[in-house]
Amino acid sequence: MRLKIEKMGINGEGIAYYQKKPVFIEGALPQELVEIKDLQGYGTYYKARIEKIVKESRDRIRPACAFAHRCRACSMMHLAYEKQLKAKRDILAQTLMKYAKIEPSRIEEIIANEQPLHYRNQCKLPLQMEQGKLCSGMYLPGSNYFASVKNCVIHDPLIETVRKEVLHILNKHGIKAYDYHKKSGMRSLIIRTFQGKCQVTLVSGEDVLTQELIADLLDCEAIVSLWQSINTVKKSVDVFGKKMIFLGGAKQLRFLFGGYRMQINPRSFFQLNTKQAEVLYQKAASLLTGKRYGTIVEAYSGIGAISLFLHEHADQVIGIESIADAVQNAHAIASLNHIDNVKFVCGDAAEELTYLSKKGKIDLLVVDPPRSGLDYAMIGTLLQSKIQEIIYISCNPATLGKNLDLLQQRYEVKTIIPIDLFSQTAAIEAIVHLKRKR
Ligand SMILES: C[S@@+](CC[C@H](N)C(=O)[O-])C[C@H]1O[C@@H](n2cnc3c(N)ncnc32)[C@H](O)[C@@H]1O
Repeated sequence: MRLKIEKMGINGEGIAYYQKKPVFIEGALPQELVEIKDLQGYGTYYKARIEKIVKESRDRIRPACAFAHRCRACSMMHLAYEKQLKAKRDILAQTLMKYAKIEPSRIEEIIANEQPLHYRNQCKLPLQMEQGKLCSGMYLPGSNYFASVKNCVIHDPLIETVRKEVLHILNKHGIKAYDYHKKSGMRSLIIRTFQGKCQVTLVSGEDVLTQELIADLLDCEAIVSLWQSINTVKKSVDVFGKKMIFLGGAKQLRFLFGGYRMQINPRSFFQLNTKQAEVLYQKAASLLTGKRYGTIVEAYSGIGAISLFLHEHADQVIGIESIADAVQNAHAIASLNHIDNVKFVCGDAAEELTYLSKKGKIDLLVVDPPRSGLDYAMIGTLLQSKIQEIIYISCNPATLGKNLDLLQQRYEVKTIIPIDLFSQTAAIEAIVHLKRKR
C-alpha cells in the first residue's frame, strides 16, 4: 500500500492517514510518498515501516552516520538541519496549541545549534557480548534488542576515543557482559567529558575489579576520574546503582563553564550539550526584567548552573535538588567561585517549595524539571503561591503543554523560546516566561 506523508510526529516520524486513523512511519518525511509494510493497528492509530520511498522529499539528506538506520536514536538525521529546526518549532507549536490553546504565532524563532554534530558531552551505553567480545551499543527504541554501534557522530570525539580504549582494556582483562543470574559482569559504560578530560563510570554487578584493570584504565591520558557503580536491580530505570565506588584519579571532574569553575560527580545531572547549555542559561537570564529580585528559587537545580547565571540579579538564590551528590557539587561550586548569596537544599522540589513559599516571599521561580514535567503537587503549590514570575525550562513539549494549561489559571504566558540542544534527534528544549495575572 502507498501512503502520502502529511506531517511530522512528536518523535520525528512521518504521519500518514489510513481509514481516518494516523499511521506513524519511522524515517518518512512530510510530502513523501511511501510504500509501507508491517502495518499494525493499536486502537486509535497504526504503525508501519517503509518498504520503499516512491517519491522523496527535497529536504531528505544522506544521514551523517553510517549506523543511523541501525541504532535509530537520531530520528531526524535524514532531514536537512535547517528543516529540522523548522520541524521542531512546528512540533512545539502544535503541542502547545493542542494542550494549552497557545497560538503558534506566540512562539519565537528557534535558536539553532552551531555544532549539530559531535556536541554530546556524555554517553551512557549498555554493554553486551558480540562474537565473544564485550562491546557497547544501544537498545533499539521501545525494545530490548541490543545493536552494537561502532561509532557515534553525536558524541564529542573524545568520548569515542575513550570508549574504544576502555572496551579494549576491559576485553584484555577478560571482562564479560552482565549476567543477571550471577549478578556479575559489566552492564553499562558511562563517559562524561569536558575540555579534554573524562570521568568514566563502569556500571557492573557485584564484581571486585582488579588493581591491574584499574591501573590500565587510569593510564589512559584523558581519564582523570574513575568510578564503579554496582547495579543488580533487574529492570532498573536508573543506569546507576545505589552503591558508588571511587576507583581513582579525582573524585570530581573539573571544568570551566560560562566563566565559572565547575565540578561534578558521576550521578549529578548536567545538560548534554555544553555550548548550547550556556546559550540556554544566558537566554533565560536575559528574560529578567532588570529590576533586582529579593529571592530567586531554582527548583530542580542539578549542580546549580542556572543559579550561578542569575545570582547577580538577586539578594539570594535558593536551589532545590533531589540528588545529594549534585547538591554537594553545587555548594562546592559556589564556594570555588566565591559566591555567597546562593544556597542549595536537598529534597523534593514541590515539598521544599511549599515550605519556602510559606516561610518568605519568592520573587522569581526557575523550574527545569525532568521529562515528566511538574507534578500535581508542584502545580498546586504554584497556583496557591504568591510567586509573581516563573521561568520554566522544558525538555518535553507534551508535559510542558499540559503544565501550561493548568498554570494559565493564574499565570500569563509572556514569552516562549525554543532552542535546539539535541540536533539530529526530535528532542526540543524551550524557555517559557510566565507572569502572575492581576
Ligand atoms: C533537567 S535537570 C535540570 C538540572 C539543572 N537545572 C541544569 O540545567 O543543569 C532536572 C534535575 O531535577 C532533579 N530532580 C528530579 N526530580 C526531582 C524532584 N522531585 N525534586 C527535586 N529535584 C528533582 C534531577 O536530579 C535533575 O538534576
